[in-house]
Amino acid sequence: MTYKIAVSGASGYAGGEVLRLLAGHPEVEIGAVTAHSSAGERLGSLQPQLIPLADRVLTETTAENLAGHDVVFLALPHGASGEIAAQLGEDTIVIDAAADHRLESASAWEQFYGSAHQGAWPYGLPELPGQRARLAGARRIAVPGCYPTTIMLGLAPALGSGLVQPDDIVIVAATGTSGAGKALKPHLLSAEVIGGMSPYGVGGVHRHTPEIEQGLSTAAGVPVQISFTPTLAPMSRGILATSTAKLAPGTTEAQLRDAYRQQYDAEAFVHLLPEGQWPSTKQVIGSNHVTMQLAVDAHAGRAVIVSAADNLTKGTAGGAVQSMNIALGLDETTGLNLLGVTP
Ligand SMILES: NC(=O)C1=CN([C@@H]2O[C@H](COP(=O)(O)OP(=O)(O)OC[C@H]3O[C@@H](n4cnc5c(N)ncnc54)[C@H](OP(=O)(O)O)[C@@H]3O)[C@@H](O)[C@H]2O)C=CC1
Ligand SMILES: CC(=O)N[C@@H](CCC(=O)OP(=O)(O)O)C(=O)O
Repeated sequence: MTYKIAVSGASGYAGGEVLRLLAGHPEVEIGAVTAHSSAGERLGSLQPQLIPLADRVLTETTAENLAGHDVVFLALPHGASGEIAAQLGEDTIVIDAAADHRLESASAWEQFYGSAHQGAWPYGLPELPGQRARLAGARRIAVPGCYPTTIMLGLAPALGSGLVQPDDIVIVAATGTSGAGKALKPHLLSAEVIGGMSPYGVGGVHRHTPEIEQGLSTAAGVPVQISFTPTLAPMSRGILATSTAKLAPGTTEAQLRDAYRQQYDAEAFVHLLPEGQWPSTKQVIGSNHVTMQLAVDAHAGRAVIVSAADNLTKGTAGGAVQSMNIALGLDETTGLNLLGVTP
């Protein structure tokens, strides 16, 4: 069977990446490609890498244009995404890359997003304990944020096994600038970004904080509290997250490694690297893979976990396609058999 897919936000970074992956997916046919200010333009003029789709014309993002598809991917700013999602029928699977339906807590949503909570959908991170079963047959899927994907996968086994303490976790992560989307922003001009690194969202205010705590609390079975500091790196794609957590008394590195192997050995896309080998964004760029490595810092009594992912692939579009595959009952890896682009 071939599934008919619509992609809204097709002029943006996330929508473009969804289309790049779907162009190589054997079970789908691409239907409507929709946008906002660029409706009416050729897709190829905005996404020149999408060569086989270059002559498609972008249409307005309306419920009418998105009707009649088996699956609709939404890659729009949050708010706009929730609005159009509410108009789509249950006959269509909706996979939303925006944040609108990620958080279960209405108060956390209101605090970090400042608008009315729309409710939570099944969360598209199958490698987190319990999530894969919720995605099978799902009609609505909330795609995780790119930092949450990279960070939660890095910390979940340590927390789930009780080998680190849930209330002393510090995360510093660097991201490429595509994480901020295509719209012009002064702090992302090349003169500001090239040749330097800078923090942003400092002091526990980044909106991914409650999302990371939500997923990790489920993994740990107890409330998890984090301190998260994002930084901007002079690269277009990629996230490198360094997470450290206070070790539970007596924890050894061998025990930690066992916990990671147990959770990830059977996973196609999540990898604890061989000892001595460390993650780098270049290993994963353009792929749906997440790589990680850990060490015990005996001096500080902390576990140190470094994880890497491509914010646009596993961090958005690849994770979204993986979740679609699960929802449709396809092999989870279909269309995602891509390795990192390096050097
Ligand atoms: N970039 C990333 O790494 C990640 C992004 N996401 C999420 O994915 C979504 C898209 O992000 P990204 O692709 O980076 O953003 P971009 O700014 O690159 O693209 C935004 C897209 O949304 C369209 N759009 C803008 N405003 C509206 C509106 N009011 N109504 C309908 N469509 C609109 C734009 O159309 P046009 O250009 O025609 O105006 C464009 O196609 C966001 O919710 C983002 O948070 C999630 C994880 C990671
Ligand atoms: C560089 C940069 O600005 N990155 C974005 C990451 C966006 C993302 O993952 O997406 P959601 O907005 O869908 O949660 C940020 O920090 O907000």
